[in-house]
Amino acid sequence: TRSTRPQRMLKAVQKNATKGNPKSVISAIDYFCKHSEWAMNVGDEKGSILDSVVTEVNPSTVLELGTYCGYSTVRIARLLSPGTKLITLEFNPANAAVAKQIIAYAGLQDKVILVEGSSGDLIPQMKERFGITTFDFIFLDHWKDRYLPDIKLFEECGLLRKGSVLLADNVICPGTPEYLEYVRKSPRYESKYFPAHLEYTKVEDGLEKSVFLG
Ligand SMILES: COCc1ccccc1-c1cc(O)c2[nH]cnc(=O)c2c1
Ligand SMILES: [Mg+2]
Repeated sequence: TRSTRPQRMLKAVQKNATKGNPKSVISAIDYFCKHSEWAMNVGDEKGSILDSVVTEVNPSTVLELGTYCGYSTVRIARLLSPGTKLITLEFNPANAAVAKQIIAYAGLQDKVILVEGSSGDLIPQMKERFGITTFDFIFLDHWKDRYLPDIKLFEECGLLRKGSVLLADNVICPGTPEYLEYVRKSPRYESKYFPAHLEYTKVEDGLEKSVFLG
């Protein structure tokens, strides 16, 4: 049967990237998306902003919502201090299977805990399953309608501390208006918008960085 786009992306990584070299994996995926098939990775323009925020925060505890094929997982994991792991949640088993192989091809499997399931179910399990007290950095890149309920879940589960940084993709396209209103109006967050474009296109999009004030 016909392969899927994530499977074709994995093939492109195995063909064009160097095993154990995260930078070459990132480049191979970006090349595939620019010249073969568009795919919903955060991409190189927004990815550079993601890199700068991760580097600034230098987190010890990291959560990613929405693994997809592992592109942003690789971008984040390559920047983490030795011994630091990131937890990434993916709802779609087929995507998770591809992501696992792309993360391993980059040589970052020891820095990543990939969990299959829905964020709504898994967020309340973070403390008991992974011994997390609070997250230093959270990247929201899953389903736009889950951004607001999930940030409220983080608060209710006591997973945020003074200074926790949340970075949200796609706040313009596809758009998360209710989430934006919440973080920009709430006195408990200091929010900042980083303008960019929808991955591999000229369509406006951007990242919203929100710091929890406690
Ligand atoms: C399936 O829609 C793909 C699409 C189509 C048009 C515009 C934007 C998107 C898009 C872009 C992204 O970075 C995304 N990131 C995470 N979860 C998404 O659903 C998502 C969707
Ligand atoms: Mg996205």
